[in-house]
Amino acid sequence: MTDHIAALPTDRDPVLRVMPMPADLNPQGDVFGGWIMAQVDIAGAIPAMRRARGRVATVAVNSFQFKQPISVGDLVSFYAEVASVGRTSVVVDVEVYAERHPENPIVVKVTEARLTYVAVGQEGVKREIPPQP
Ligand SMILES: CC(=O)SCCNC(=O)CCNC(=O)[C@H](O)C(C)(C)COP(=O)(O)OP(=O)(O)OC[C@H]1O[C@@H](n2cnc3c(N)ncnc32)[C@H](O)[C@@H]1OP(=O)(O)O
Repeated sequence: MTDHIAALPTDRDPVLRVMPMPADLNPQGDVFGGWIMAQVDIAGAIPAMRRARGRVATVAVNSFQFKQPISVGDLVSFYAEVASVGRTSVVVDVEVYAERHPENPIVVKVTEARLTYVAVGQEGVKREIPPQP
């Protein structure tokens, strides 16, 4: 199965786009997995907060797959969508793509993840997800 695609998705917009810096590399010279996980958590929280209409806390990383490495100089785009909504929780799917080699560009899907966020109030106590407006 190839993860190389011709272009970024055109049916949705990324919630986050960032270029990793040399400080984000592991000793092998690829981007550190923890950096990717942090960005995925931030990206997933964006649609979760919009759906919950307020603060959320990450309660679980349900799945996380590093499919291809990310290198310094790659432009990394995070696409995040609500997969399901519970009483107090929102499940979000995140897909991550890297645009490599601007002189001869290719797009590679590098990571897929599913995370669960819980709507919380000011005291950090869970609250119900409000109905869709
Ligand atoms: C801002 C940040 O993101 S910080 C990142 C780190 N995250 C945190 O610090 C959060 C720490 N955790 C907490 O504060 C608490 O666990 C809370 C507030 C998130 C949840 O409070 P609890 O009373 O334990 O919640 P409870 O067990 O009832 O579960 C709440 C919801 O999460 C879901 N949930 C809980 N654990 C899991 C899990 N492991 N996987 C999937 N869903 C889960 C439940 O099914 C429930 O969903 P529903 O109401 O839609 O049916």
